[in-house]
Amino acid sequence: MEDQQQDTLNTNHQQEEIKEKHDILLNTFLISNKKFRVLLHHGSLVWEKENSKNGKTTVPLIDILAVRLASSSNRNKSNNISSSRISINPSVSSLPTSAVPSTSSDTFDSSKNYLYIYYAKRDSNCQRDHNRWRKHTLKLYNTDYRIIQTWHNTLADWLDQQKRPKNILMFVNPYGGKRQALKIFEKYSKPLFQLAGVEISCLISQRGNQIHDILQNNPALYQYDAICCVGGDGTFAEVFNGLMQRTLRDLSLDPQRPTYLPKLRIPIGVIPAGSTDTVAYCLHGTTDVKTAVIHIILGQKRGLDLSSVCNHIGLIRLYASLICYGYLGDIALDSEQYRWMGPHRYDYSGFKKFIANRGYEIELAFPESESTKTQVDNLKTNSTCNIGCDRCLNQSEPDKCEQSHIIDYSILSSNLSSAVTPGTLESGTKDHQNWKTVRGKYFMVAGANISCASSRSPNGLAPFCHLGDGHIEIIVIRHTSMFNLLRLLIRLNRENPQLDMLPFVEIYRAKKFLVRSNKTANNSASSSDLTMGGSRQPISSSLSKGAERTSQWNCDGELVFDTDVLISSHRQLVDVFMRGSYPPSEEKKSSCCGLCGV
Ligand SMILES: Nc1ncnc2c1ncn2[C@@H]1O[C@H](COP(=O)(O)OP(=O)(O)OP(=O)(O)O)[C@@H](O)[C@H]1O
Repeated sequence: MEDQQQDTLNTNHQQEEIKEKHDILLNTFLISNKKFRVLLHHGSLVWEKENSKNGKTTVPLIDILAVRLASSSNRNKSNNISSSRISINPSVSSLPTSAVPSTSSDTFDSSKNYLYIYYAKRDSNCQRDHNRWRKHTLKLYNTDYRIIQTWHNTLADWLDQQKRPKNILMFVNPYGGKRQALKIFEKYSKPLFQLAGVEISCLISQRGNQIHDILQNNPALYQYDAICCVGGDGTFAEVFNGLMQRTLRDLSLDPQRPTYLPKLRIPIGVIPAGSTDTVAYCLHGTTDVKTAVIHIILGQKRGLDLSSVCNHIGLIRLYASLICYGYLGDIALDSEQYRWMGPHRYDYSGFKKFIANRGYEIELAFPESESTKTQVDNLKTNSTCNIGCDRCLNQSEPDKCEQSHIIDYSILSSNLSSAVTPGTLESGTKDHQNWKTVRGKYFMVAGANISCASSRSPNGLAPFCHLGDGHIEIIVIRHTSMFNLLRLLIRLNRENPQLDMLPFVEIYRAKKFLVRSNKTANNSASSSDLTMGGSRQPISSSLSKGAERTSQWNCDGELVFDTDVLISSHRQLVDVFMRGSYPPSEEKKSSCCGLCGV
């Protein structure tokens, strides 16, 4: 939070400096053989046709990706596109090391005095995807080379002063999604990073959990400005879980049973290449690859909540999108054997597990004060989490942010069922709050850390869940008639599921909640095997017959068999590169044909 505040202050300060120093840089240039007045003013670049009041274009300097001189590619370091380094660790994988040729729009006319300004702009008029960002090029010509150089130096100096990531450790998961991650990196990500002069050290994972292991042992980790991954939600989860283990160790905190979770020191970027890409969609409002890359290059960050899953022994793992027990947990286990089907494996397993679901006996408890249904109703009026979200950016409560990083294991030893009067949990816990208990036979219980929106379900399972407000939305679906469950299934497959409209669905908000399955004792998997410090359980290696008798937690695509767990949200535990999604505009002015998604 402090870093974010500092970043904002720095950006404001730098924009002020630009205002003072260059208030005003104004010259006439030729753009496509027409005379334009170009102005650098108040942190923005503005150009308009001479003798015309129409057609003025404004680009904030914070959206400039790169600036290059055409006439002397050796005069300035930022001219040299091929200086970008793509270094490969041969012990892990190999990538073609040749520099990627620049795209046609990057081609210089080196005989003339041209200045190329590359900037990012959102395609707000694109009906198909209004959150999509694209690179654009402004090519300025002036006969006086000194003018070109002054503009170049001013913009290049400004870019140099920005706190943007210049040295990134990139993990590529070639296994997830449609197995296109390498192609996505080569074709769409690398050229943009090279254009912006970002150095990338790229590692291709060769097995599950390798990224987690590398992050724990890499001695040069802190030399990087950012860690990025090309993959799905599971790959992102490996990155932040690995980073957390590393941070705990570096701070001499107990990695098995930490009493608090420190904020991760290195920001993370997510380039979508998985099956669902929920996290990328929630950050940017799209799973468009170039948009994700552009936001990494522009370097704007926001704090993202992470939720911890703990048992009585310690911390099992952290998750960023969703944890669920019952129906979606069953699908996670079953669908892994059909990975060859791609995303359709979820439909197939979903149908199987829907028919087989007989309900699971579960008890849930959460602090009453912060978990009323009314709060969820109120939250709806506060709307969804978009760009500049007040709820997440609320800077007035930094202490609460820190407080939420504490894990109170003593809550786990409180007896949920026997020594407790129905409806409340004994006030033996350290936070001295009244806890509400819910128990019964459930089709599914889920804890959403974010809205879980995706291109398939643009509003998500928990549309009013925020990225950085330190709350989890608990979705409780009672086991009911087949007819009702069919209604649920239809809604789950809708663009806007609106689960709260169903009478057998309850939604609560809380900072933490406690879960116990009555059949925990029957479960064949030992909880002590599953702590973060010990072996974690990727789905593929944990198919177990015994697990059919109960369900299991699907935690960001990883299985957790322990059902006696405490789940807590930790506010803005990690910074991620993002600006947030834009709500759909009321009026669609454009004539976009919807086919422009390239
Ligand atoms: N080379 C590899 N071989 C096998 N598994 C890998 C490899 N690299 C990473 N993994 C594992 O692949 C799993 C799936 O990756 P990921 O979650 O990114 O894709 P996905 O499941 O298709 O996408 P999503 O989670 O968005 O639905 C992760 O749990 C990760 O640990």
